[in-house]
Amino acid sequence: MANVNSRATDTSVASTYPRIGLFIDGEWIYERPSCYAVCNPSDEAVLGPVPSASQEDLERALRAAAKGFKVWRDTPPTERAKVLHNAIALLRERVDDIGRIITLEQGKPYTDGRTEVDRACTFLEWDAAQSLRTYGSVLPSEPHMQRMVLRQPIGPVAAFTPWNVPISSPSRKVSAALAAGCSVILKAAEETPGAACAFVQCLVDAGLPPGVLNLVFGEPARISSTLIASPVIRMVTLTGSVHVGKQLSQLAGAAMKPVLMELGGHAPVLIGEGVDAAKIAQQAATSKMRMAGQICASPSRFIVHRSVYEDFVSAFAKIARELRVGDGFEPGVQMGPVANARRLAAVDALVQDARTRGARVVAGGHRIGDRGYFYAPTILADLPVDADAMTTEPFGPLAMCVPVDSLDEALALANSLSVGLSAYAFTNSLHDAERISRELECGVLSINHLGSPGADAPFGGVKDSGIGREGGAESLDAYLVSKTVLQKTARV
Ligand SMILES: NC(=O)C1=CN([C@@H]2O[C@H](COP(=O)(O)OP(=O)(O)OC[C@H]3O[C@@H](n4cnc5c(N)ncnc54)[C@H](O)[C@@H]3O)[C@@H](O)[C@H]2O)C=CC1
Ligand SMILES: O=Cc1ccc(S(=O)(=O)O)cc1
Repeated sequence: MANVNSRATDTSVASTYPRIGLFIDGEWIYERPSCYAVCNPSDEAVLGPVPSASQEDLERALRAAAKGFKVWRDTPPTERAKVLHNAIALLRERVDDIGRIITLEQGKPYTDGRTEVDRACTFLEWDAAQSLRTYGSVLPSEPHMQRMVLRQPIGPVAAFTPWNVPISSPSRKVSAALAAGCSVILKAAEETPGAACAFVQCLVDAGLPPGVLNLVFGEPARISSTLIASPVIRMVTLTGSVHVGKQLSQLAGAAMKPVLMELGGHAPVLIGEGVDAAKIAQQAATSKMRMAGQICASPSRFIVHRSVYEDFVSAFAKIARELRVGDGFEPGVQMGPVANARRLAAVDALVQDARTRGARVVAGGHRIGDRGYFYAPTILADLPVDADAMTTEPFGPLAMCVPVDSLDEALALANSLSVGLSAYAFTNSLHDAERISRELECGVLSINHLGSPGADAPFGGVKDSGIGREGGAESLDAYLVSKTVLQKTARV
């Protein structure tokens, strides 16, 4: 059975937590009258205060970003790329410390925290290379006329990042913005500020000029409304919930600013007939419970052909029950806590709703212990399709299994929600794989595995899951604008 293991953590790893500051115009600011507390989700201990930005701080950050933009847009792309490469070297050098900060404030196993730092580096690496390829074009023209399209940085960016991936998401956005020549005001999650501070420090130590990257924390709604309304900000990007994504998109629309929104999902996993159900169950348990299910690409709705359904459900449940749950610093722990009491309550509410509607709870279904936000890896089977857990992104260690009799039925159920981010399918039929690729409404589809794209492929959603793409050949597109220049070359 899943259990919270003893708290015999390695104290040499889980040592002190850094001081959290705002970073504005090249200066760290630690003292502010209003502060938040950062908590360790594994034991609910307070790690330290987070200063909350005042209106004057936000105004200063805006002035700094405007000034920083002028400096950075005129910095040669090769110099910009060099700064990003320096930052990668520093992140790699500091991976032990940053991984420790991530586990302290977010709860994920220490190895996962370190892996996330590595992922952050891959975005910087990719975008540094892309910064050298922001090619414009020369259009065919008559004599004495030159027609060109220049690709220019859009301007200062307001970037909002979540607590579940506290360094890779800031890296995704900041690396692309900086590579394109933009300055940034980053509002990182108040729940996990330490990783964002460490990331900013690496870029500063790498040689980023003052004002180009600014970091703020505070009241999220006040910060977003102030920044988005300011004429300084020219583009808005968020990774977060659909609800907040719609709010920020409305603010941006009112101010005529483009958005890049990477929002929630509720990923379907279509499992066809004739597959090895036990083998897929093993992959499913590992992938589902990674980061305690708190990731937008997490496989959630297992839509399984009836012929392999019982084999799949029983294997999945058995593996889930055996997972080691506990403090992320404890060796061998496979799953940490959920992020906060809010998530614990939300996950439990989905389970209780499913229970009352007749679902089978084949693994978990309860909190573990009374200190720390641990929830048992939970597998629900035979839910009605309108159960809350089938329609609301669980963002927790919770998987739903339902049987179907045909691919038609599977596709209809998979496409029945307003979100469409990641999706997965297991099939030995080329015909079905082709149809699924064509008909499944999603931004990313993985067939016969549960992996997600890295820096070199576009990531993002359809429908309510977002607008635009991060990564891939188009990774800088959202941060660039085309300027058409029509130039007569005859003397005037
Ligand atoms: N796509 C993703 O990576 C994420 C998705 N979510 C989704 O959001 C749901 C709720 O998450 P919670 O943390 O409980 O709540 P939440 O949606 O209130 O907060 C999530 C984050 O958004 C920020 N935020 C909230 N309101 C904002 C505003 N008006 N302007 C700017 N930033 C704002 C907060 O600072 C926080 O870091 C989850 O169940 C999950 O479905 C949450 C985090 C990440
Ligand atoms: O949970 C959503 C999520 C997770 C990771 C990333 S990133 O690719 O590391 O930026 C984005 C969104």
